[in-house]
Amino acid sequence: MKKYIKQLIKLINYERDAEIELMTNEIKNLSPKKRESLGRAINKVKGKYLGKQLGSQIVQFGRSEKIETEISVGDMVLISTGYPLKSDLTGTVVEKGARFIKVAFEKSIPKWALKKKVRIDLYANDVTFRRMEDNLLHLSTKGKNALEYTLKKRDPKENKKEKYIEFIDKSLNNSQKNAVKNAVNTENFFLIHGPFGTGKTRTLVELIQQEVRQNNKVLVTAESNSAVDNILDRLSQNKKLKITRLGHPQRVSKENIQYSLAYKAENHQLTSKINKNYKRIEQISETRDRFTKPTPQYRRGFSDSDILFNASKGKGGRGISPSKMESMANWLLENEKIDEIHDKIKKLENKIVKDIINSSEIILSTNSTAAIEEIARTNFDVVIVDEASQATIPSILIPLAKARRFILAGDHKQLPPTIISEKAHFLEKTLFEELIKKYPKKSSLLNVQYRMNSFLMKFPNSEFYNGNLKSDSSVNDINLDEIIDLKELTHLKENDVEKQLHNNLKPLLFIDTSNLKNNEEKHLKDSKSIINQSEADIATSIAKFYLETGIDPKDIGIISPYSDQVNLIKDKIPVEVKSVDGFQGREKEIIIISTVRSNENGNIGFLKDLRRLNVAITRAKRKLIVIGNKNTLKRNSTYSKLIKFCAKNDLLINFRYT
Ligand SMILES: Nc1ncnc2c1ncn2[C@@H]1O[C@H](COP(=O)(O)OP(=O)(O)OP(=O)(O)O)[C@@H](O)[C@H]1O
Repeated sequence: MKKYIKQLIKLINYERDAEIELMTNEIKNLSPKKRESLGRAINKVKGKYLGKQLGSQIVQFGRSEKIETEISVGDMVLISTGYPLKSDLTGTVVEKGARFIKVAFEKSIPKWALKKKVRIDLYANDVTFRRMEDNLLHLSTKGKNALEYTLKKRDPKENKKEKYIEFIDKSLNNSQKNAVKNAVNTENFFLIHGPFGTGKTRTLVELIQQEVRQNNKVLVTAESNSAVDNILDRLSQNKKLKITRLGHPQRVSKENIQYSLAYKAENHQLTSKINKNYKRIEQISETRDRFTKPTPQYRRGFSDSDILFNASKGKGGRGISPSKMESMANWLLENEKIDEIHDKIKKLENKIVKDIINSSEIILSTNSTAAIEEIARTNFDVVIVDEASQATIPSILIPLAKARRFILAGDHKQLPPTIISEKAHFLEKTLFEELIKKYPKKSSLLNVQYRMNSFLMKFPNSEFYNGNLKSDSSVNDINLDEIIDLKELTHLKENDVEKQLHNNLKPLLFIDTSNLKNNEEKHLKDSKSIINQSEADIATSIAKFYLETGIDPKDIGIISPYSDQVNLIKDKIPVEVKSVDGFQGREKEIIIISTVRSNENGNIGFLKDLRRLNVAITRAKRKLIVIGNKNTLKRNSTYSKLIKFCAKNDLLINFRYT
């Protein structure tokens, strides 16, 4: 166990180094313009100080040119003029508009940041790594237990007796109810396996409330802030619950700010007392500053007690006059009063935090923030973790170290956490996956999906979920007719590709590009990523067709596993274009996938990770279009099955330019 923990610490250090190296190299090697086009920098903005908000200083950076960026609310950014790596001014993004971005700072803001030509860069965050390492170094018995289950060094005991549960959300389906029942009754841990669109969040919201009914204090976490807010959005509909959301108030969504610890603290009854004390400090400071501050230059080696002693005797010394000595002593006495008030303030602040945490039934935070001092000594009866299949073991151990019982929700058939370092790939293994493989009986599958047309579910269901999923009647037959302007289609002929793009009997289409002459994969200079121009053109023209038929751009998504291909398509069409990771946990009415790979030897690179395929093909609700070179992809058995499935159902289009 000790060895295992040591190994984990080594791996997080590799990953931290890799993340920082990647960022520094990019800043060094790419022009500011290029980095902006990748969405990781914003150039030539002007800063304007807006004032204080929840303890942070807010600056708005803006310009007349539109800002299009991947940098989003909650991200840490580096502010600079000229060369970013020389600056150490970092802040957190609070708000994003079309032509501005607001950033919150913890420390005072230098004048240069409020001028023109400021540059903002997305920044790697070191705090998370430090928290993981610290937690591992001092792992609690509870955390060790979780690891022992994972390593099969300890077996979970069977449950004793069943608790009676009256469901709050009456419309939960049976598999959801089952999951809640099993989770509430577990003495140690339970796993909720929730594939795409199966109501994981809804199930967790019921579970959390049931735990509260059992008088349990609940810690709820997820890897991302958006998942935490998603749960909070739904939990907060029950006004009786006492909820506190931890985390930097700037990272909490606006609607949920009232639940944040910082907001609650600011509005706590004792806060007025603190403010009075600060006023008192101001007054005393004024008095104090009328006296001489005993700086090294004035005190000439005398200690504080020497100064006080000499002054009490009316003496000077070492060339200091008696009156100067007395003035320094007065300064010290006044300053002591200030220190005492500061101590008082600290105690009051601690009392406020303790008060808020103790009176909360539910504490919500990200895995990383669960490490903060404010809940270090809180006793939780249970911890519930969402997105558990996207958290590394060092990360999930932060919340798991806080309660004996734990419930994890996730889907190990979708993408694991992203790890950059070649040497740290082991971190992709998640606790959720290890446990569900070792203790399948300690898991429940949510088996009804509410996202997609039942035909679209067929292939992923049989390939990744042993055919155990069903689709709910509300989505069984959903199709494009409800969102498309049918008038725009009347001129189309039966054999037109466009006709197929609408055909409701064909929710899935595979567009084969193997017969296209110029269809080839290519590396851009100095890039490991790949592009495929023909596929980019096809994806763009399909998206254009849908836009012309009146479909809202928000309802269309283009996915490509390769970042250069994403960038190539992004500039051409006003719909969301992202990598597979960028779409995990999300959905669109129509999804177009560009698989990119096109080569003779069947090399499909990281498409081989079938979890990537699963995520990509399960985002669409009504129509899914996969563009790819059949001959390259079919060398892989699963892709080959997908192509055969399409061929069998007459969904394969052999694409040629007309
Ligand atoms: N029992 C149910 N009855 C009706 N609709 C449901 C039920 N459970 C979930 N849904 C609907 O299914 C959709 C997905 O639910 P939810 O957001 O809870 O799922 P999720 O599993 O967290 O999603 P994801 O796939 O992104 O992880 C929502 O629109 C939700 O209202």
